[in-house]
Amino acid sequence: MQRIYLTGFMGAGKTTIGQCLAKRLGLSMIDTDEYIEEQIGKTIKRIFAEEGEAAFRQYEREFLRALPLDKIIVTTGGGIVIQKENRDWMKRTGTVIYLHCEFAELLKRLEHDDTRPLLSQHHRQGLEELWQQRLPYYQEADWIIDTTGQSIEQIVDEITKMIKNDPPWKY
Ligand SMILES: Nc1ncnc2c1ncn2[C@@H]1O[C@H](COP(=O)(O)OP(=O)(O)OP(=O)(O)O)[C@@H](O)[C@H]1O
Ligand SMILES: O=C(O)C1=C[C@@H](O)[C@@H](O)[C@H](O)C1
Ligand SMILES: [Mg+2]
Repeated sequence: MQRIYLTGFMGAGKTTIGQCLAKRLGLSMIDTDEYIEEQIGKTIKRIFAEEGEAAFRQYEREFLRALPLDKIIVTTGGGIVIQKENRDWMKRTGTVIYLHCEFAELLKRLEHDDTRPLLSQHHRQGLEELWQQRLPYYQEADWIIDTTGQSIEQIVDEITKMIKNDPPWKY
């Protein structure tokens, strides 16, 4: 399979960048968070509240493997990398691009968000610890893009160039 997976912490821009990239390259895009919400028929917020985080992680593992289509852009949930099976699966089935962003800027981007349960569960320090803990997992990616201080347009340009120079598939 020849997918492009976008990974990164909450607010890294995976969903936003993935949508622009898909349009630019004429590819389909699937967001794992949205796919889980559709399949289960509940928002992520409700899944966390009613079934707990462990149930959500189980869905994440299951649906990552069940995604339809091969040559697609897959934008992932911020915590998909915490399960080793998911990191291995993504590497085996595509190219993994990590969208890095400094923590202070992530917080600014998410200031007014109330859809991400982990944001309300953690204070600043706890969230920063979570970000630190996950960094080594994100850094296992094939490509790393630093999005700090970059506009969405600039990031999409950079990734498009990388893909055109070294396509994960033969055009
Ligand atoms: N480079 C950027 N510059 C400014 N704002 C950005 C940038 N990237 C993303 N944002 C903004 O940050 C917010 C979160 O972006 P987005 O939903 O794409 O993040 P995500 O990585 O998909 O997060 P999650 O893991 O929670 O799904 C959005 O309001 C988006 O417009
Ligand atoms: O960072 C995380 O663990 C999460 C990020 C979101 O994309 C959602 O997958 C959910 O809110 C959990
Ligand atoms: Mg997202």
